[in-house]
Amino acid sequence: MAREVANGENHTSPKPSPLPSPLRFSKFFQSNMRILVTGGAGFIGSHLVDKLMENEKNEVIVADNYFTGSKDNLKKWIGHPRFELIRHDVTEPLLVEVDRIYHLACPASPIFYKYNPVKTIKTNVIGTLNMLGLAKRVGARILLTSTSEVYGDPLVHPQNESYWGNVNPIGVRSCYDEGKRVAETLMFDYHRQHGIEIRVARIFNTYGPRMNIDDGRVVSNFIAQAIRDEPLTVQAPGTQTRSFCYVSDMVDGLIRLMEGDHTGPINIGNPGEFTMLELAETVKELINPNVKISMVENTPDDPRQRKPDISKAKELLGWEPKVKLGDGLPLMEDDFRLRLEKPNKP
Ligand SMILES: NC(=O)c1ccc[n+]([C@@H]2O[C@H](COP(=O)([O-])OP(=O)(O)OC[C@H]3O[C@@H](n4cnc5c(N)ncnc54)[C@H](O)[C@@H]3O)[C@@H](O)[C@H]2O)c1
Ligand SMILES: O=c1ccn([C@@H]2O[C@H](COP(=O)(O)OP(=O)(O)O[C@H]3OC[C@@H](O)[C@H](O)[C@H]3O)[C@@H](O)[C@H]2O)c(=O)[nH]1
Repeated sequence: MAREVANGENHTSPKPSPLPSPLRFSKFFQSNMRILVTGGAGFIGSHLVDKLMENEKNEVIVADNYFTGSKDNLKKWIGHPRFELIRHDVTEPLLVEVDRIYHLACPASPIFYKYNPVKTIKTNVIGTLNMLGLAKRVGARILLTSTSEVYGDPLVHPQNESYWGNVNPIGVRSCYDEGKRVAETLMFDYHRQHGIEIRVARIFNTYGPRMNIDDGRVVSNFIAQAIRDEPLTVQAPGTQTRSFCYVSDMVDGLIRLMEGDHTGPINIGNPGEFTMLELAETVKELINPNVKISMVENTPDDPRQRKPDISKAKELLGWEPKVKLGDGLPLMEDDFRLRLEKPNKP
């Protein structure tokens, strides 16, 4: 018989959820919460691990193939008794006993996800299937980090979760945005068909310390360029917009979603919207007033506008971002200066 999920969202699941480990029901509950973070050696994943490790009742397992992530991002936890790091590609099955799965594994920067598009699709589809299979076997709750890219080049602005998007199915970005759309479909099919407890976050552009210096995304590019005194490369026309969320706000939103009662999808992002020219001017003003801004060619299918409607996150998770762009950029500058060994402003 169909049953409504607790949050009253319009999804029905025909089966009861698979049972979690008997330890969760033991009278003298002593076991820690075991949490798997796929992609935990990456930018958002490593900040999430830091936050989860602050709680002494959590044991964290990271599975990562190090395509865009690095052990360096986790070095403070390596050797910690509540932490384990596994070199693992999520396109292969993984057998671990866990209670929660944060499924982040997937290259996120356009230059990296376009580098091997077939692998990107496999990561999104087979990787998500494998993690759902694991969730089913061990009765874990699973959260997918989906993306604002599921809205494609949006015709509705700002984007709310009921918008179905405007996505090119055969373009150079499709491996990522269509891949994430299939991953969302799989999450809801496993929920309806097998009763898996799911959470789907639609993440909007996120920035902060630990982004790869050569990541290729706009904020990391502009900050590295400003520090190196190289022209800021605004891709034409420069009037396209994005909304930038600081990573600590993002991690807070993801944990609230995981531990709350709502499946989502829920937008998590900062609604402050900037054109890429405005972002370049802001970076110039804050980091290097002498740096030049140059207009360069863009790539196909670049979304022209993006801004999250976060009413659902506010109402259902009690979440909204706290860090403004003008406060977040200098925190990222400090980290980039250290790694680029350029400690002083010009
Ligand atoms: N940062 C953003 O602005 C943003 C926006 C929307 C969605 N997201 C999503 O959040 C997640 C994390 O993004 P990020 O910015 O930290 O990116 P990132 O590239 O820094 O991290 C991704 C991590 O996944 C790992 N990985 C990639 N393919 C893998 C595979 N097949 N098996 C195992 N590990 C694999 C990488 O090595 C890396 O450590 C991704 O799922 C991304 O799609 C990020
Ligand atoms: O040097 C640059 C890089 C990028 N850009 C522009 O900046 C905007 C943002 O580009 P990014 O590469 O940072 O990221 P995008 O918004 O295109 O994609 C991101 O969206 C959300 C996530 O899922 C992913 O992290 C990524 O796909 C684009 O309009 C791009 O044309 C520049 O103007 N200059």
